[in-house]
Amino acid sequence: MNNDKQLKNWLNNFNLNHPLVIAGPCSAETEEQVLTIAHQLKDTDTSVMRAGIWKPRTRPGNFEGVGAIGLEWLKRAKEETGLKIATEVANKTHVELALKADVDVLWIGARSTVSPFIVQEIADALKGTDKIVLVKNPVNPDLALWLGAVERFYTADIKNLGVIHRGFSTYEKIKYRNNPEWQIAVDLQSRFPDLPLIVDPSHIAGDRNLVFDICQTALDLNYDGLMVETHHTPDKAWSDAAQQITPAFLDQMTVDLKIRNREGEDKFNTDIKQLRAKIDLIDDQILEALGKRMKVADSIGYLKKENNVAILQPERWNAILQRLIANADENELSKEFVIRFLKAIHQESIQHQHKIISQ
Ligand SMILES: O=C(O)C(=O)C[C@]1(C(=O)O)C=C[C@@H](O)C=C1
Repeated sequence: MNNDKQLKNWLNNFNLNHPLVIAGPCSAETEEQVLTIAHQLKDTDTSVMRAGIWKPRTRPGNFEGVGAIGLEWLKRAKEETGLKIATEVANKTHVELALKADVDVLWIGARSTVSPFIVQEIADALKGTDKIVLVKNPVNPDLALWLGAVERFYTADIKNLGVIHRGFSTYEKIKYRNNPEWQIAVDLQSRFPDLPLIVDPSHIAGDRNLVFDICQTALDLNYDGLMVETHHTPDKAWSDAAQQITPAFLDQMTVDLKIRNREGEDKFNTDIKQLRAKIDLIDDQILEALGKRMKVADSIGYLKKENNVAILQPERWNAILQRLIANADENELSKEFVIRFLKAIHQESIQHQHKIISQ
């Protein structure tokens, strides 16, 4: 699969002067809930209403979706509001039912994208469809696996394709439910600039208070759309209550978000904003990594205290310096810079350990 301007056709056909907005509840719960939300979304920037019908959860025993009856409710929502409708499909049967219900947009969930077997089954069932198919990133941070799934759909002659960035699972405690790892989506965008890229801030965040900032970062990085979980009474939602926002909040959000022009009158300003947004992301990653390194140095500090060992370990320090100086070239960095940078880190590490030892 190669990049091709045509990949954007389906998105251009929406004829929007703002990013595509897909919104709706995490799960369809009742007919009344689906219709209430649909009517509240009708007068926002939303073009497509989403709702999960089949909801395999991390652990069994929770609400697992209403099943096929939910498709009838979505159909009614479409008839009454004119919104297009979207749902997740995770196997051949889901695809058959969704196509029968004339669902406009089908998305592949992160837990399906990880499995080439299931992706192939879904692609075969969708073969040749003119429906829009959006592929969420796999749960693990693996760009090849994500692109591999997109290629399976492309090869099955599905040309209205796009991707959804919903973040990546992590065992570490971070402020997000799923680590965004923006760099992966940026890499995907560099390889396929015309493949529509949509952010799912709700699953990245896991917390409605973080949704706005994630949307803004995505727009700064040139994303084409937002897929936001939206519920008329979010706290009472049957699934993912903490991350859903109301349609009114979404409406205000789309007013407050700064939309960056892809090719504004001032190309320089557009380009520099995007590059600076990338630098901000990388700076965040550097700082986060340095914080992690200091935590490890702290653990060594406690170990040294217990065993009455000196803080400064010249042999180890020299080994670190030599190893990384040898890698300077490969990373297109000057040796001088690498030495200065490492010295500053080492000094901070020693200060941390000094504090610990003298407690
Ligand atoms: O390896 C150690 O003993 C450490 O305490 C870590 C560390 C470092 O930050 O890399 C800090 C101080 C020592 O001089 C050597 C290395």
